Amino acid sequence: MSVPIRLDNLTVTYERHPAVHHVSGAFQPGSLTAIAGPNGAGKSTLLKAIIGELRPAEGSVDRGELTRNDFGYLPQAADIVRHFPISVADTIMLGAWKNSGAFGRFSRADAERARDALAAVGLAGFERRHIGSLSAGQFQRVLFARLLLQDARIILLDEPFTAIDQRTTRDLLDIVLRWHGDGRTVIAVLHDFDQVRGHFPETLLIARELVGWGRTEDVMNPDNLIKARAMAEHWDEDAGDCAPEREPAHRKLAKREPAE
Ligand SMILES: Nc1ncnc2c1ncn2[C@@H]1O[C@H](COP(=O)(O)OP(=O)(O)OP(=O)(O)O)[C@@H](O)[C@H]1O
Repeated sequence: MSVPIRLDNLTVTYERHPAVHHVSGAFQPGSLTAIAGPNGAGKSTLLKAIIGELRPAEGSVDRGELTRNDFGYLPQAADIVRHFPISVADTIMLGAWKNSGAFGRFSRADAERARDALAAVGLAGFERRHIGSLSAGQFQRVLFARLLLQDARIILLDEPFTAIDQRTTRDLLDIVLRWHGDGRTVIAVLHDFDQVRGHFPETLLIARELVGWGRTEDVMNPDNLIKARAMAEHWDEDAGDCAPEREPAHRKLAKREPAE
Protein backbone atom coordinates (compact mmCIF):
# COMPACT_ATOMS: atom_id res chain seq x y z
CA MET A 1 0.00 0.00 0.00
CA SER A 2 1.59 3.22 -1.01
CA VAL A 3 -1.08 5.85 -1.46
CA PRO A 4 -1.13 8.98 0.69
CA ILE A 5 -4.13 10.17 2.68
CA ARG A 6 -5.06 13.39 0.94
CA LEU A 7 -6.97 16.32 2.40
CA ASP A 8 -8.43 18.60 -0.23
CA ASN A 9 -9.79 21.93 0.99
CA LEU A 10 -11.09 20.08 4.06
CA THR A 11 -13.57 22.09 6.11
CA VAL A 12 -15.35 20.58 9.11
CA THR A 13 -18.06 22.49 10.89
CA TYR A 14 -20.14 22.11 14.01
CA GLU A 15 -23.54 23.47 13.13
CA ARG A 16 -21.93 25.46 10.32
CA HIS A 17 -19.24 27.01 12.52
CA PRO A 18 -15.88 25.95 11.12
CA ALA A 19 -13.53 24.04 13.43
CA VAL A 20 -11.18 23.08 10.59
CA HIS A 21 -11.04 25.43 7.65
CA HIS A 22 -9.79 24.82 4.08
CA VAL A 23 -6.97 22.41 4.92
CA SER A 24 -5.16 20.76 2.00
CA GLY A 25 -2.16 18.44 1.92
CA ALA A 26 -1.18 14.80 2.23
CA PHE A 27 0.09 12.32 4.81
CA GLN A 28 2.60 10.15 2.98
CA PRO A 29 2.54 6.41 3.65
CA GLY A 30 4.91 5.52 6.46
CA SER A 31 5.18 9.13 7.67
CA LEU A 32 5.26 10.12 11.33
CA THR A 33 3.40 13.41 11.78
CA ALA A 34 2.64 15.53 14.83
CA ILE A 35 -0.46 17.69 14.77
CA ALA A 36 0.22 20.79 16.86
CA GLY A 37 -1.67 23.97 17.60
CA PRO A 38 -3.35 25.98 20.37
CA ASN A 39 -6.35 24.77 22.37
CA GLY A 40 -9.46 24.67 20.23
CA ALA A 41 -7.39 24.77 17.02
CA GLY A 42 -9.29 21.86 15.48
CA LYS A 43 -6.73 19.10 16.06
CA SER A 44 -9.15 16.49 17.43
CA THR A 45 -11.72 17.49 14.84
CA LEU A 46 -9.15 16.92 12.10
CA LEU A 47 -8.36 13.39 13.39
CA LYS A 48 -12.06 12.57 13.53
CA ALA A 49 -12.51 13.76 9.96
CA ILE A 50 -9.55 11.64 8.81
CA ILE A 51 -11.09 8.44 10.21
CA GLY A 52 -14.53 9.41 8.93
CA GLU A 53 -16.20 9.98 12.28
CA LEU A 54 -17.02 13.53 11.16
CA ARG A 55 -18.02 14.36 7.60
CA PRO A 56 -16.55 17.33 5.75
CA ALA A 57 -18.84 20.30 5.24
CA GLU A 58 -16.66 21.14 2.28
CA GLY A 59 -13.69 19.50 0.57
CA SER A 60 -12.71 15.88 1.10
CA VAL A 61 -10.49 13.27 2.69
CA ASP A 62 -9.19 10.80 0.10
CA ARG A 63 -8.22 7.58 1.86
CA GLY A 64 -7.54 5.68 -1.37
CA GLU A 65 -8.09 1.97 -0.85
CA LEU A 66 -7.98 2.21 2.94
CA THR A 67 -11.03 1.06 4.89
CA ARG A 68 -12.04 1.78 8.49
CA ASN A 69 -10.30 -1.45 9.56
CA ASP A 70 -6.98 -0.03 8.41
CA PHE A 71 -7.21 2.76 11.00
CA GLY A 72 -6.33 2.44 14.68
CA TYR A 73 -7.60 5.40 16.68
CA LEU A 74 -6.84 6.45 20.24
CA PRO A 75 -9.28 9.18 21.32
CA GLN A 76 -8.45 11.79 23.95
CA ALA A 77 -8.57 10.28 27.43
CA ALA A 78 -11.40 12.66 28.34
CA ASP A 79 -13.58 11.04 25.64
CA ILE A 80 -13.19 7.52 27.02
CA VAL A 81 -15.60 6.17 29.60
CA ARG A 82 -13.82 3.97 32.09
CA HIS A 83 -16.47 2.77 34.44
CA PHE A 84 -17.77 -0.10 32.33
CA PRO A 85 -17.44 -3.38 34.22
CA ILE A 86 -14.88 -4.70 31.77
CA SER A 87 -11.52 -6.34 32.34
CA VAL A 88 -8.15 -5.36 30.91
CA ALA A 89 -8.12 -8.57 28.82
CA ASP A 90 -11.54 -7.82 27.28
CA THR A 91 -10.57 -4.20 26.58
CA ILE A 92 -7.49 -5.34 24.71
CA MET A 93 -9.40 -8.04 22.82
CA LEU A 94 -11.61 -5.32 21.37
CA GLY A 95 -8.53 -4.53 19.27
CA ALA A 96 -8.87 -7.96 17.65
CA TRP A 97 -12.55 -7.66 16.75
CA LYS A 98 -11.81 -7.44 13.05
CA ASN A 99 -10.23 -10.94 13.25
CA SER A 100 -13.10 -12.51 15.17
CA GLY A 101 -15.45 -14.92 13.46
CA ALA A 102 -19.12 -14.43 12.59
CA PHE A 103 -20.10 -15.07 16.24
CA GLY A 104 -17.49 -12.78 17.69
CA ARG A 105 -15.22 -15.64 18.74
CA PHE A 106 -11.57 -14.95 19.24
CA SER A 107 -8.93 -17.49 18.37
CA ARG A 108 -6.36 -18.91 20.77
CA ALA A 109 -3.78 -17.05 18.68
CA ASP A 110 -5.59 -13.77 19.42
CA ALA A 111 -5.58 -14.54 23.13
CA GLU A 112 -1.83 -15.17 22.96
CA ARG A 113 -1.28 -11.98 21.01
CA ALA A 114 -3.30 -10.11 23.65
CA ARG A 115 -1.04 -11.51 26.38
CA ASP A 116 2.02 -10.53 24.35
CA ALA A 117 0.65 -7.03 23.77
CA LEU A 118 0.02 -6.59 27.50
CA ALA A 119 3.58 -7.73 28.24
CA ALA A 120 4.91 -5.34 25.58
CA VAL A 121 3.37 -2.37 27.40
CA GLY A 122 4.72 -3.58 30.75
CA LEU A 123 1.45 -4.87 32.21
CA ALA A 124 1.92 -8.66 32.16
CA GLY A 125 -0.41 -10.22 34.70
CA PHE A 126 -2.98 -7.39 34.62
CA GLU A 127 -5.46 -9.38 32.47
CA ARG A 128 -8.18 -9.73 35.10
CA ARG A 129 -7.99 -6.22 36.53
CA HIS A 130 -11.05 -4.03 36.09
CA ILE A 131 -10.17 -1.07 33.86
CA GLY A 132 -11.70 1.33 36.39
CA SER A 133 -9.05 0.28 38.92
CA LEU A 134 -6.09 1.32 36.76
CA SER A 135 -4.09 4.53 37.04
CA ALA A 136 -4.25 6.94 34.09
CA GLY A 137 -0.83 5.76 32.89
CA GLN A 138 -1.73 2.07 33.21
CA PHE A 139 -4.97 2.64 31.33
CA GLN A 140 -3.08 4.41 28.54
CA ARG A 141 -0.75 1.40 28.36
CA VAL A 142 -3.81 -0.87 28.00
CA LEU A 143 -5.09 1.26 25.13
CA PHE A 144 -1.70 1.01 23.42
CA ALA A 145 -1.82 -2.78 23.89
CA ARG A 146 -5.18 -2.74 22.15
CA LEU A 147 -3.67 -0.81 19.26
CA LEU A 148 -0.79 -3.30 19.11
CA LEU A 149 -3.31 -6.11 18.79
CA GLN A 150 -5.30 -4.22 16.20
CA ASP A 151 -2.20 -4.10 14.00
CA ALA A 152 -3.56 -1.20 11.91
CA ARG A 153 -1.67 0.34 9.00
CA ILE A 154 -2.64 3.87 9.98
CA ILE A 155 -2.51 4.92 13.63
CA LEU A 156 -4.10 8.13 14.91
CA LEU A 157 -3.36 9.22 18.47
CA ASP A 158 -5.10 12.13 20.20
CA GLU A 159 -2.87 13.52 22.96
CA PRO A 160 -1.47 10.09 23.84
CA PHE A 161 0.95 11.39 26.48
CA THR A 162 -1.22 13.88 28.33
CA ALA A 163 -1.41 13.38 32.11
CA ILE A 164 0.95 10.42 32.25
CA ASP A 165 4.37 10.20 33.89
CA GLN A 166 7.73 10.43 32.15
CA ARG A 167 8.51 6.73 32.29
CA THR A 168 5.16 5.76 30.75
CA THR A 169 5.57 8.49 28.15
CA ARG A 170 8.99 7.13 27.21
CA ASP A 171 7.71 3.55 26.96
CA LEU A 172 4.71 4.53 24.84
CA LEU A 173 6.79 6.86 22.68
CA ASP A 174 9.08 3.87 21.96
CA ILE A 175 6.04 1.98 20.69
CA VAL A 176 5.10 4.92 18.46
CA LEU A 177 8.63 5.00 17.04
CA ARG A 178 8.51 1.23 16.46
CA TRP A 179 5.24 1.62 14.53
CA HIS A 180 6.98 4.21 12.40
CA GLY A 181 9.95 1.86 11.95
CA ASP A 182 7.53 -0.86 10.75
CA GLY A 183 6.42 1.49 7.96
CA ARG A 184 3.02 2.39 9.43
CA THR A 185 1.61 5.87 9.02
CA VAL A 186 1.35 7.53 12.44
CA ILE A 187 -0.40 10.83 13.17
CA ALA A 188 -0.41 12.15 16.74
CA VAL A 189 -1.89 15.27 18.31
CA LEU A 190 0.74 16.60 20.70
CA HIS A 191 1.15 19.62 22.97
CA ASP A 192 4.78 19.10 23.96
CA PHE A 193 6.84 20.95 21.34
CA ASP A 194 10.13 19.43 22.55
CA GLN A 195 8.65 16.00 21.94
CA VAL A 196 7.49 17.09 18.49
CA ARG A 197 10.91 18.48 17.58
CA GLY A 198 12.75 15.52 19.08
CA HIS A 199 10.85 12.64 17.54
CA PHE A 200 8.39 13.66 14.84
CA PRO A 201 9.89 14.30 11.38
CA GLU A 202 6.71 15.95 10.04
CA THR A 203 4.39 18.49 11.64
CA LEU A 204 0.99 19.87 10.73
CA LEU A 205 0.53 23.15 12.61
CA ILE A 206 -3.07 24.26 12.71
CA ALA A 207 -5.02 27.17 14.16
CA ARG A 208 -8.34 26.24 12.59
CA GLU A 209 -6.64 27.07 9.28
CA LEU A 210 -3.35 25.52 8.27
CA VAL A 211 -0.31 27.46 9.50
CA GLY A 212 2.26 25.02 8.13
CA TRP A 213 2.62 21.37 7.11
CA GLY A 214 5.93 19.75 6.25
CA ARG A 215 9.29 18.98 7.84
CA THR A 216 9.16 19.74 11.56
CA GLU A 217 12.26 21.97 11.49
CA ASP A 218 10.65 24.08 8.75
CA VAL A 219 7.17 24.26 10.28
CA MET A 220 7.94 24.75 13.99
CA ASN A 221 9.76 28.05 13.58
CA PRO A 222 9.10 31.07 15.82
CA ASP A 223 7.20 32.96 13.10
CA ASN A 224 4.72 30.13 12.58
CA LEU A 225 4.25 29.62 16.32
CA ILE A 226 3.53 33.33 16.82
CA LYS A 227 1.19 33.23 13.85
CA ALA A 228 -0.69 30.23 15.27
CA ARG A 229 -1.06 31.94 18.64
CA ALA A 230 -2.22 35.18 17.03
CA MET A 231 -4.79 33.33 14.91
CA ALA A 232 -6.12 31.62 18.04
CA GLU A 233 -6.32 34.92 19.91
CA HIS A 234 -8.33 36.47 17.09
CA TRP A 235 -10.93 33.74 16.97
CA ASP A 236 -14.41 35.02 17.05
CA GLU A 237 -16.65 32.27 18.36
CA ASP A 238 -19.65 34.29 17.17
CA ALA A 239 -18.36 34.63 13.60
CA GLY A 240 -20.84 34.00 10.81
CA ASP A 241 -21.64 30.62 9.38
CA CYS A 242 -19.30 28.87 7.01
CA ALA A 243 -21.39 28.59 3.86
CA PRO A 244 -19.74 26.69 1.01
CA GLU A 245 -20.63 27.89 -2.47
CA ARG A 246 -22.32 24.67 -3.50
CA GLU A 247 -23.28 22.70 -0.47
CA PRO A 248 -24.99 19.35 -0.98
CA ALA A 249 -28.05 19.08 1.25
CA HIS A 250 -26.79 15.96 3.03
CA ARG A 251 -23.59 17.72 4.10
CA LYS A 252 -25.11 20.68 5.82
CA LEU A 253 -24.05 19.51 9.25
CA ALA A 254 -20.99 17.60 10.31
CA LYS A 255 -22.54 14.35 11.44
CA ARG A 256 -21.25 12.27 14.32
CA GLU A 257 -21.16 8.59 13.60
CA PRO A 258 -20.65 5.83 16.15
CA ALA A 259 -17.18 6.04 17.67
CA GLU A 260 -15.09 2.98 18.20
N1 LIG B 1 -19.15 18.37 19.43
C1 LIG B 1 -18.89 19.66 19.26
N2 LIG B 1 -19.90 20.54 19.08
C2 LIG B 1 -19.67 21.87 18.88
N3 LIG B 1 -18.41 22.41 18.85
C3 LIG B 1 -17.37 21.58 19.03
C4 LIG B 1 -17.56 20.16 19.24
N4 LIG B 1 -16.33 19.61 19.38
C5 LIG B 1 -15.43 20.61 19.27
N5 LIG B 1 -16.05 21.79 19.06
C6 LIG B 1 -15.40 23.11 18.87
O1 LIG B 1 -14.58 23.01 17.73
C7 LIG B 1 -13.36 23.71 17.95
C8 LIG B 1 -12.18 22.76 17.75
O2 LIG B 1 -12.22 21.76 18.77
P1 LIG B 1 -11.15 20.59 18.84
O3 LIG B 1 -11.51 19.73 20.00
O4 LIG B 1 -11.03 19.95 17.51
O5 LIG B 1 -9.79 21.40 19.15
P2 LIG B 1 -8.38 20.90 19.65
O6 LIG B 1 -7.36 21.60 18.83
O7 LIG B 1 -8.33 19.41 19.64
O8 LIG B 1 -8.34 21.46 21.14
P3 LIG B 1 -7.57 20.98 22.47
O9 LIG B 1 -6.09 21.18 22.24
O10 LIG B 1 -8.10 21.94 23.50
O11 LIG B 1 -7.94 19.54 22.73
C9 LIG B 1 -13.44 24.31 19.35
O12 LIG B 1 -13.87 25.65 19.22
C10 LIG B 1 -14.48 23.45 20.04
O13 LIG B 1 -15.17 24.17 21.03
